[in-house]
Amino acid sequence: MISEEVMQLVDKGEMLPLMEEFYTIQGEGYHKGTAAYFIRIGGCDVGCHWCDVKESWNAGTHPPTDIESIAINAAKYSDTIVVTGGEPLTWDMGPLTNSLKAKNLQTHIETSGAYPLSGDWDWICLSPKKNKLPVPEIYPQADELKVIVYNKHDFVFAEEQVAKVGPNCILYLQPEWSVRDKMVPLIVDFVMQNPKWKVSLQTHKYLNIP
Ligand SMILES: C[S@@+](CC[C@H](N)C(=O)[O-])C[C@H]1O[C@@H](n2cnc3c(N)ncnc32)[C@H](O)[C@@H]1O
Ligand SMILES: Nc1nc2[nH]cc(C(=O)O)c2c(=O)[nH]1
Ligand code: SF4
Ligand SMILES: [Mg+2]
Repeated sequence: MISEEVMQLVDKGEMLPLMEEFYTIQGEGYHKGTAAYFIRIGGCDVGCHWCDVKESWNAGTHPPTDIESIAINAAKYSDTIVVTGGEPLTWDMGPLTNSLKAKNLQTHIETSGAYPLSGDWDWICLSPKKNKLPVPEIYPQADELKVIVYNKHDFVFAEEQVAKVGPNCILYLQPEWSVRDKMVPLIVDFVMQNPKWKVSLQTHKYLNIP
């Protein structure tokens, strides 16, 4: 049983349901290849059928954890912290990012944008999902747009999404892992025809690292 007091701290973002944390190499998108410490926060109701971390969805299975201790620990490993999930914007990210910034750490987020933006971010990776679209005000804040390609319609979806981001946003198409052999050739053709897009691969899965 989680006490009323802990629930209130989670509501305020002073405690967060921590699923796991690990020091690794950012595998995806603009910062791929860069060492970073990952903080994976539980809780997501977006429901992507191909999600590669479904164990994250139920916040109740991940212990509410004090954000200051998360930040103190993260600072031991890296200057660059990637907050992911689950859907981190389920929660108020203000206290966690304030604590990370107070330690001079770079704050990056991986988000579907399904909930309003909270927190102070140096890099926002927006990965929109058809079943729960991003809130409109998040699009101009995105530093990179990373659309997952599971089928051909996702190219249409990707072009719809690009109309909403800012002019400097970097555009990525990333194959859904289970269909990568089928979709990679289509992504390669699409990017050559539409060179404003770039290819992103989940390079950590090829490297067999977390
Ligand atoms: C697990 S999600 C967590 C953050 C947030 N909920 C989101 O979806 O952006 C982290 C990143 O992995 C991507 N992703 C999840 N499952 C994937 C899969 N099976 N293949 C390729 N990318 C995937 C997501 O689109 C997102 O960019
Ligand atoms: N190495 C590595 N890079 C990643 N980039 C985004 C990830 C995520 O799950 O959010 C991820 C991840 O889980 N591992
Ligand atoms: S939004 Fe992210 S964490 Fe949630 S189901 Fe989709 S990929 Fe998984
Ligand atoms: Mg991942």
